[in-house]
Amino acid sequence: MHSVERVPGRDALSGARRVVVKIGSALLTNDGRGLDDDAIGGWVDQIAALRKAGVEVVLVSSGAVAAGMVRLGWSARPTSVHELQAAAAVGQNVLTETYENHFARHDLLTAQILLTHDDLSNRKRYLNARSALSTLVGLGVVPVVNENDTVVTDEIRFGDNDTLGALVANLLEAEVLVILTDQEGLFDADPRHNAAASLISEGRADDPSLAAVAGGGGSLGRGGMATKVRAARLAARSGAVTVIASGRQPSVLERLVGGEALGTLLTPDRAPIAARKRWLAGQLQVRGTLTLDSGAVRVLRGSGSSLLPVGVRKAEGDFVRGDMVLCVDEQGERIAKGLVNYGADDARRILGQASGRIADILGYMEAPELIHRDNLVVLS
Ligand SMILES: Nc1ncnc2c1ncn2[C@@H]1O[C@H](COP(=O)(O)OP(=O)(O)O)[C@@H](O)[C@H]1O
Ligand SMILES: N[C@@H](CCC(=O)OP(=O)(O)O)C(=O)O
Repeated sequence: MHSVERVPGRDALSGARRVVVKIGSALLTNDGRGLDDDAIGGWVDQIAALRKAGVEVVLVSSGAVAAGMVRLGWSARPTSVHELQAAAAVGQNVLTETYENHFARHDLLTAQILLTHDDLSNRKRYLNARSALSTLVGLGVVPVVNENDTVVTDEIRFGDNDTLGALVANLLEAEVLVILTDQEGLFDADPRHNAAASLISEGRADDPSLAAVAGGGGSLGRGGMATKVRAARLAARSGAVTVIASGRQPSVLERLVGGEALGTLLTPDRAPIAARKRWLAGQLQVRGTLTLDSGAVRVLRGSGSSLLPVGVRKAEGDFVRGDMVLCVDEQGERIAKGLVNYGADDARRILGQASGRIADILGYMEAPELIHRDNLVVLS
């Protein structure tokens, strides 16, 4: 019997297995005077406590441009793209070093991951980023993610790290995205300009009225609340809840995971598995077709298993690893769609074979399955 998943609420925080924490520029920098080392040490202590409690944490940290400006002796934020990229390149080193030193106090390793839009929209790179990040967290390493500012151009920029945080939450199927900023959460008006503004403690991520109250950011940060609300909507696609909270609240992360109602909670309208499958089914172009034998059709439909090469008769199309392919039965009826682990040529070479033979045939093995069940949607 399939269990019915509940749509998550604040309880997702106390039961979380994997959490993405985003720390914004507004918090990380001392009024633009470089990184706030003490504050960073405090968040690292909290993340280390979560790791000790068995929660996997991926950090998305801004601050490269601000740190680079200080190291280069620049007092004003440059306006030219090349200078911003130069500042980010210098500052990213400072950022990495700062995190590494603080995590070392807890005997934790960090890894620097710089991502661009292409890395998450190109299917092959998406799967590669996903397996590298999952491997790192599985090894107990805390990945520190930022946008690869030095190589991005305006058209493909995330710009704000809120969006990047949400996409990382989708990528890793984190249950929770915590966005730490310089305000207690989302208010019904920008509290910097309206002293009477009050905190919204809970809402639905897709509620259009939230976008209306969320304004732009301060001079250091970029997106303001508007990008945070949008990030919550993106995170909800894979069923994650988002909390927007103040990074200045003492022990904010531990208190949130402990169940305390801090900040603004924005909830998805679907449970994680249903949300992810809907997202997979909806967004991708189909690049090829796999014809399954009757045994494979039965296990896909019956038990939601992964698709192994042994149950595939034919592979048509010119797809690469990470592309979406359609699975049909021998009569051509549509059975499932999913992200394929092998490109068309290699897939054709392993059809009908036991997974244990993949390495012998191809000289490498990416995965034992042709499509992993997490990346597969059975069509009804
Ligand atoms: N409705 C709102 N509630 C809270 N803050 C808001 C709202 N609208 C706009 N803001 C502004 O968003 C800022 C936080 O965003 P930003 O400066 O981009 O920070 P970060 O660098 O952490 O992403 C707040 O300082 C606040 O002035
Ligand atoms: N990638 C940039 C950060 C972008 C940024 O400031 O984002 P945000 O913290 O969301 O306002 C940097 O490291 O300077």
